[in-house]
Amino acid sequence: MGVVEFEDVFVKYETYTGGVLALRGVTFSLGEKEALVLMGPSGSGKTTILKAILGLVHPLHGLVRVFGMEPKNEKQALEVRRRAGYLTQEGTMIKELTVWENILFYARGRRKSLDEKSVRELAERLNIGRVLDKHPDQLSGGELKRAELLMVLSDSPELLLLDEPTSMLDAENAGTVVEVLNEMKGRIPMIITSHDPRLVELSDRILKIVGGNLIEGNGP
Ligand SMILES: Nc1ncnc2c1ncn2[C@@H]1O[C@H](COP(=O)(O)OP(=O)(O)OP(=O)(O)O)[C@@H](O)[C@H]1O
Repeated sequence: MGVVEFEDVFVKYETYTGGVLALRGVTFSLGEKEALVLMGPSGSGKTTILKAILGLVHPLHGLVRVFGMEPKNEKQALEVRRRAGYLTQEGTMIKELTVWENILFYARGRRKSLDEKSVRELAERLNIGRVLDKHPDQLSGGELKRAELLMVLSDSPELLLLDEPTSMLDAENAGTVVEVLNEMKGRIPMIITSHDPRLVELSDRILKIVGGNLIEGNGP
């Protein structure tokens, strides 16, 4: 059984003009130690797959299973969200708190503990040690991206869902992010949406999605 399993999943967003079918029969599974890169044009359904894993959107048809649970059940979705780390494109930090306070708040809210020393070491490695006491809106786009990633990695997630982890980053900082993820590969299953060739190279498998259809590489 995979950590994540999709069976013939359809997801529809309701809109004033009738709705958008964002996933059209998506089937795949993610193995326990697997790193998967999800590629596809803008609007093809990549983020929707991550949201369906977390129970933030629910299938119109088909089955999503994560850690053996079904995120269409709200209680199970909360447990999936607690155990998975999700890096969003837009960021989730609270602007009234510093980056460090956000990291503590995030772990506490998820009833997780964190090893302060190793989080600070990872911050240095990601080249954001000096911004931990700043507020998120005082950071550059690239610093904020790395701070969000640090937060997501800080409380030992059992599954990583990373939406464009190297976008907004210069080559050097993107290189460090790839290095850090490469070290986690094989220990934490991960799904990364990206077209970054270095992340593609890191991955065990690539899934391509076009217009809500997986067109290559489905199945374990
Ligand atoms: N909340 C929403 N309401 C209505 N339509 C939505 C909503 N969220 C996404 N969509 C539509 O669903 C489709 C899939 O969107 P999704 O965000 O999954 O694409 P994506 O592949 O992640 O795109 P990008 O690479 O630009 O982030 C798109 O047509 C998008 O416009």
